[in-house]
Amino acid sequence: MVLTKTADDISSMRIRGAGRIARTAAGALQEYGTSLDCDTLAAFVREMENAADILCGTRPTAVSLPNAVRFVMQGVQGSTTLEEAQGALNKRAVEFIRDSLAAVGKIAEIAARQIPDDAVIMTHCNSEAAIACIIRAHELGKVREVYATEVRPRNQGYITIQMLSDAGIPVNFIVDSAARMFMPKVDLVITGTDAVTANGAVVNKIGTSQIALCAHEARKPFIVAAETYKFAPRTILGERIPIEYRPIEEVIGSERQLPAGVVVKNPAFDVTPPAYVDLIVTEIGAFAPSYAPFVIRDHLGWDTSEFQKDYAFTHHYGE
Ligand SMILES: O=P(O)(O)OC[C@H]1O[C@H](OP(=O)(O)O)[C@H](O)[C@@H]1O
Repeated sequence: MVLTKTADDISSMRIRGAGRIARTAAGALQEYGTSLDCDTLAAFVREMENAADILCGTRPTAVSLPNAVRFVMQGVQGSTTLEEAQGALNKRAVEFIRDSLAAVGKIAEIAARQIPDDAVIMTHCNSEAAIACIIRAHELGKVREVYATEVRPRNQGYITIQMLSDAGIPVNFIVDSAARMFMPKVDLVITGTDAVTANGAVVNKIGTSQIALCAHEARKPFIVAAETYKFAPRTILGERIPIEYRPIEEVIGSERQLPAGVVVKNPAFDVTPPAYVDLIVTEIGAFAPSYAPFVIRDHLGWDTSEFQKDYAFTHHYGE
């Protein structure tokens, strides 16, 4: 069944990257809804809510996932007939996917303006938004070279260097622990994000906060490329973004042995405090992290009454 397969692809990281996960979830909801043979609106909504729960349960950290699901499901839940719900599902899924792709292009355009001539850029993990910014700056003739980290344990750095190399950008590939050593050679750091909290903290691939700390120490700008659906509304209430811990086999591999009793920890993400973030570039503009609550209220449209609703654990789809 397509839904179970998509859920499995996301949790196993065959489909990964916060934006891609969000678009895939929107597309999967649409496909699943089209395949349903329900006689009543209530049955359709129930099936769709169940599907939404399955998708939202795949990976806990990237808020793009529940934000995308919420956007699509609002059309389903707000309909008064079955036909209206089916139409709204299709319309909203298509709209989300289209706007998500367009947002990456806009972010790249805005961020490229922030990048100085002859820039040496460091990036971490594999973010389509961050890479789009670097490639756009390269098209404008502004990029000298990039330092791309390996990104243990899943090694997404290899995907990044392939994408940058394919675009004709000179790349230095370094292990994660070499970031501080090379920071003096770098003009700025740019990464993506899985979630931006209401106070402007950036949740991104494990190791990001160390790189931001090094950038801060070396007085190098730390820029985050973030579509607005990466902002986490419910953090305004003080809710925390859960950090995903992944299987320990990702870290130790099968060829390594550890003494009995050793605890292996494999957090996939960390939190960079707003004090270490210079600029967040979104499709609606570039701003300081302190502007995050206004994005949530004014752009994502979460007003105070929405926050006060008594949400059940499931079916709220918004962080
Ligand atoms: O949405 P885009 O910019 O592509 O990626 C944003 C972030 O999503 C990724 O998470 P993972 O590799 O799925 O764990 C990385 O942490 C990356 O920085």
